[in-house]
Amino acid sequence: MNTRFYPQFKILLIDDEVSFLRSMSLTLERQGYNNLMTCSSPQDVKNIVSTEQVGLVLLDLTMPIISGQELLNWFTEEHPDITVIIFSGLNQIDAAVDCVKKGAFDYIVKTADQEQILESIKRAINTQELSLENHALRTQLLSNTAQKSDYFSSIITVNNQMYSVFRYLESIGQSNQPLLITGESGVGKELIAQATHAASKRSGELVTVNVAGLDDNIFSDTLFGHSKGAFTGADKQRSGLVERASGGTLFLDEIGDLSPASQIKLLRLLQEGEYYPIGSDRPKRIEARVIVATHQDLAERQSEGKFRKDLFYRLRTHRVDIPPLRERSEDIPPLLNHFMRVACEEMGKAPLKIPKSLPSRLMHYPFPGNARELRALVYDSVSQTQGETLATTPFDAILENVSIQNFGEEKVKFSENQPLPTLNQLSEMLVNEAMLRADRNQSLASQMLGISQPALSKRLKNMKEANSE
Ligand SMILES: Nc1ncnc2c1ncn2[C@@H]1O[C@H](COP(=O)(O)OP(=O)(O)OP(=O)(O)O)[C@@H](O)[C@H]1O
Repeated sequence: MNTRFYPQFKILLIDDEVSFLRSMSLTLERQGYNNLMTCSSPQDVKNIVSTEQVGLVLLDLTMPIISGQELLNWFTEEHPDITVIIFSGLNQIDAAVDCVKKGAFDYIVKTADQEQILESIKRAINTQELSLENHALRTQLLSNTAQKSDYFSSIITVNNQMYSVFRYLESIGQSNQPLLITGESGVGKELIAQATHAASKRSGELVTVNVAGLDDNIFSDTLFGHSKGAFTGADKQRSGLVERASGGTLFLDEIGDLSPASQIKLLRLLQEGEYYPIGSDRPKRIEARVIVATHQDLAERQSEGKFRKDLFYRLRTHRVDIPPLRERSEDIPPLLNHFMRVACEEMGKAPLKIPKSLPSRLMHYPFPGNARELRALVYDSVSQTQGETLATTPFDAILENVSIQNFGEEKVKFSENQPLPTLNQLSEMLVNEAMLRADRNQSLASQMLGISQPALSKRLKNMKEANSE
């Protein structure tokens, strides 16, 4: 079995008291922190830091030869990117204030209760993770490489905004923080989740759960599992999908529809990193990265009181919004080609020719169902095609109404201070605009105008005659 180390960086425990190092290591390991290193000779610290990727230091204040104070000074000057928590046997306010002023993250008395100690360590790990991610993000964005890496090769796009999304996702790929993916239905959120899982380089599985419509009991049972006898019919213990995703990614789709009771459980899972299988009073630790997606506006759901504010804020740390296809219409031709090839392969046909005017015609269609709608249309037309060229019947059916639809949605406004154009003038303006958009292709322009091609040709002739008079 693969052992996954958590956190990604080393936690270095420094104390001359070996018994304290041992008991602290045990406590941390029990909490799931297994990327640990101990050091009982302060003179070795500099050597360790130069060879290991240390992110958090738990430092004893009173030690012989080199004091904790001295080491703290060295860390803040030489390694300000490493988070340091001071441990001390003495509860001295002055010393605590002094250490925090010098840059320590926290000052903890060794005899403090365990919960307080663990809480501080958890906060420090969180802060360190975010600062590492910010650093990676900055480097990635500044490198400004517009290509997409192999992780995103299944996502067809030529759009710059999508490339920025990939760069962002790659930089936070190995983060343990949750990721929120938003965007209209069919824009490719699930594909993005799959690519992000690949970019995380986690060896575990990507486990997908659609949480829409799951009542709270089913949600808990599906995710957390149950112990034997937890409820009628639970005749044996069953682990949940959180466990199955260990070392990998748990992808919760349609998170905007999660029931209020399940929202509380998800928040606890993300905040505490723990969950209880149904019927068990022994918490388990989540060892998966969580990705959630929704086509809903979570900010709006939150302001309507349908989505918990604390959960919303917890999920927002890392987020990407995938633009709808109509806002990146340059992606329509390559997607058309891609879906045609995949469909042909699946249906055992040789790749088909795409009619020349089809891509540009489709670029005028708003695609309310986004890439999923385009995919379905292409599959439909590939299955209808008899010859070598892709049949356009399924496309013609949706494109027929394009001009009428757009006209109905957008309000045409005229300035109040100017006289209205006459119907003849308006129709002339429309014809000119359609010919411009269609690159003077009459059959395309006639479709935009909702008239036949001979009717358009006649109008154009009349307009020419009228204008030459
Ligand atoms: N850029 C793309 N490249 C290739 N295929 C894509 C792309 N975008 C979407 N698809 C395909 O379109 C279909 C819908 O994508 P997906 O299921 O990822 O959308 P979604 O945003 O998760 O939708 P929903 O909100 O309804 O769950 C899938 O078959 C997917 O493979």
